[in-house]
Amino acid sequence: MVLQAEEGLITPSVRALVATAVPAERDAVAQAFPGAGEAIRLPGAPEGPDLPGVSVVRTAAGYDLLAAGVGPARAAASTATALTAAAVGGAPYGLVVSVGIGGGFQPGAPLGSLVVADAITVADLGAESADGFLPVTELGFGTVTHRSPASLVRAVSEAVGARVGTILTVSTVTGTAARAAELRARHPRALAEGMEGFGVAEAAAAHGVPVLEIRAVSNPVGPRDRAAWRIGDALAALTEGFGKLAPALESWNTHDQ
Ligand SMILES: O=C(O)c1cccc(C(=O)CC[C@H]2O[C@@H](n3cnc4c(=O)[nH]cnc43)[C@H](O)[C@@H]2O)c1
Repeated sequence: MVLQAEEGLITPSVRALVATAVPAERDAVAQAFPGAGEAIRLPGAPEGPDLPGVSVVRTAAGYDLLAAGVGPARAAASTATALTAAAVGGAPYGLVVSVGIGGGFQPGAPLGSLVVADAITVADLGAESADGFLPVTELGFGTVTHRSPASLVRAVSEAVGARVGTILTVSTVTGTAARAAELRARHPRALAEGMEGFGVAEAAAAHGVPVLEIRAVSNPVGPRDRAAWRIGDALAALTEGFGKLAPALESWNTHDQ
């Protein structure tokens, strides 16, 4: 089965794939749109209820919502599968949006606030050395940062009232003040961290599709403190933000990039 554009839907000017990590985040985004979404299974997906990346939920507004899984590798695999299915089906996506809750660097990104990335940077892909961390680019490989179209970042951040900065992707959630300080020193523009953005961006780049990352801050980046999590507030911020974001996406002109 391939992903095809459906008749009878309101088609946004940009056909967007919205990739969250978990179903709770996907459902928070879906609540911004009227009506129930239609679940469409991706080709080759293994059997099983609610496995990450097996299906997209197509909203009545025409956005495809994918619970892609936790972590950069699973998120990249799921996003690439959805992008390929859509391209083979003759209705390729024009934009990928990585969305989820995340840690916020304080005081720049308070709990419950939204952050839009102008740079999506992987923080821990590289090598250790006696002189400190070496990003993979200094080893002669790949990339560590994907950038989003400036016009899109501007339009979306203004529409939803989000702060703009670097969002880091990590494979290990920061849990100490020392690690938070190290990340802040290496990435002074970082406002938030999550675990999927860079993976989603790598998949989008492989398909030549622009990418955007949005995080709602559920916890501070720093010493581990489960009592400080505000997941409900962050999910509510995603719903509210997406309600305002859809018109900005629809008016975004790819020629402004
Ligand atoms: O057990 C912990 O200490 C802990 C702290 C924060 C988050 C977690 C998770 O397992 C959630 C991972 C999930 O949520 C995103 N997320 C949320 N907060 C953060 C964070 O501070 N740093 C990185 N990722 C975060 C992440 O994108 C995952 O999808 C556990």
